[in-house]
Amino acid sequence: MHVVTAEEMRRIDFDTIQRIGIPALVLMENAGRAVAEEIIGMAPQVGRRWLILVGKGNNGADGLVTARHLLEAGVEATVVYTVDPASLTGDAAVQRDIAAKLQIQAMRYGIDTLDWRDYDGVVDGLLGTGSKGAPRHVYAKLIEQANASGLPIVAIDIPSGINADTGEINQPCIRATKTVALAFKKRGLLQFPGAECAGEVVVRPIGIPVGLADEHEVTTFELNDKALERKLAASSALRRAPDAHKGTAGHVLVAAGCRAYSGAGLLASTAALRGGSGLVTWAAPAALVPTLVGHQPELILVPVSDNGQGDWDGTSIQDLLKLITGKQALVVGPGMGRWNGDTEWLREVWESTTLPLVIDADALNMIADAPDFPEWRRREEATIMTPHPGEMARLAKLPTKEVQRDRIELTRRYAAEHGVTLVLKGARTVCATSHGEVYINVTGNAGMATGGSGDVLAGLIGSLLAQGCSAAQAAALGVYLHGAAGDRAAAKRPSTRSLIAGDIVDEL
Ligand SMILES: NC(=O)C1=CN([C@@H]2O[C@H](COP(=O)(O)OP(=O)(O)OC[C@H]3O[C@@H](n4cnc5c(N)ncnc54)[C@H](O)[C@@H]3O)[C@@H](O)[C@H]2O)[C@H](O)CC1
Ligand SMILES: [K+]
Repeated sequence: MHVVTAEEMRRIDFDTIQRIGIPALVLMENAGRAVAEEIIGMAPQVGRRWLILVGKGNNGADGLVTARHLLEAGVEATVVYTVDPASLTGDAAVQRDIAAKLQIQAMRYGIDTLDWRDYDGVVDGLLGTGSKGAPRHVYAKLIEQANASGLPIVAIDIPSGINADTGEINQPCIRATKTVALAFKKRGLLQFPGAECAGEVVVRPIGIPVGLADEHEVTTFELNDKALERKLAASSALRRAPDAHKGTAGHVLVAAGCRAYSGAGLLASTAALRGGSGLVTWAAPAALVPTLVGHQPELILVPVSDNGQGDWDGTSIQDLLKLITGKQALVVGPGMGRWNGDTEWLREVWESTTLPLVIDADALNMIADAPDFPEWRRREEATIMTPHPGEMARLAKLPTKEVQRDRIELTRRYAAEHGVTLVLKGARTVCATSHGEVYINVTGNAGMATGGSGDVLAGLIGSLLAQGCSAAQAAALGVYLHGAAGDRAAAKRPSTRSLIAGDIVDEL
């Protein structure tokens, strides 16, 4: 489940070839056979006439190996060279010579006539992890024609045109039906917009002894990024350590909601119940409480003295801090609104409690407005911040599109700098721990971009903290379960558009 950058992949390849001694041609043979096997599985539905687009590097060489294995399986394979085959070097030249000896049908793009109607499917062996910037001339034209052909495209390693590390798209970019990721998923396959060009992503081993070298691989290569898939979410790495239970089912305190946004508090608190906490106390401005009674009888509703308007403005912080006794986690922010002095108010909460803390929504904006946030006490206790891209832009003082450009590195940097666990929401939510581990979520759908969805996540994460999860476990598991619940809710509807946050709570 590790997710790697192009550079990490090159280091692993190099170590496998140079230190362990598995020749590159062996890895390449395994790569090409794996891609061929995926295509052979598709051939009955798609058809048996495949066009293999071959670039000048090892991605293209993989394509030549794929062609050979397809032909052995009785699938027609025709090679299209983007460059003069004579110019190929190294392992690509070796594969070229083998293909020539086997008289594999080959043509030169731009010189021979290529009629896409003669084929059922396309293999993208143009650009892999060696790609830099936008596909140039011949590659660009070939990518545009392949996309326009309407034929299913199987991309080798990554769709040509995406940035393997950030998921940025350099137009034109192959829109793949399926991407066969070699050995590990590349980061760009898990971050939009690259993720939407990848189609179905399958990881195929190519002979790199990952399993055997697990300890070695993590230590030597400092591989810190993992895809949050079912296997990982269910694994011991994210299951609560048995002794963490301490026999408590956990009691969460939620400080949330104001007259304008009382629903946010209800969603966050109810999600905390659904997340498995035994008890959930929702602290809300006093004037609001009478209107909230009975909505969710399982909740403990506690008024915090306010200005009589049902807002947090003028509430007594002592009232809130008194409630902390006997709780195992505190969620602050959903639907709280803003008021004069709110940043100082939050700093006092942040510094005076040692409870595991979830900071969401308006509480994040309070931090974004704090002139001296780096001077706040560096909390050793679990502290999880859950911004959406807009809130992250304010926190990091960057334009939102800059936040989205390289979500993984930005999240990792901010988390390490401030000693917090950071959850950057959005398609493929990124969780980074304060010591540099990153989890990229693969559950969830566009229907979850709906009011209150973030409140549900904050309550759920608080609930997991209260039940003994570490910050990393609570953030990663919370994000995974939140998205999985959203997927279950979406599956029950004709379209994701009608999804509302309460549906996610119901599916938890
Ligand atoms: N041992 C290994 O490393 C293995 C690698 N595998 C496959 O190899 C590719 C990576 O191959 P590499 O030769 O490094 O580069 P590419 O084939 O991805 O790049 C092609 C080539 O094209 C030129 N180029 C780069 N950017 C552009 C651009 N924007 N437009 C046009 N041309 C461009 C540049 O000269 C490159 O050299 C990896 O993805 C795997 O598919 C094996 O699978 C396993 C062993
Ligand atoms: K490719």
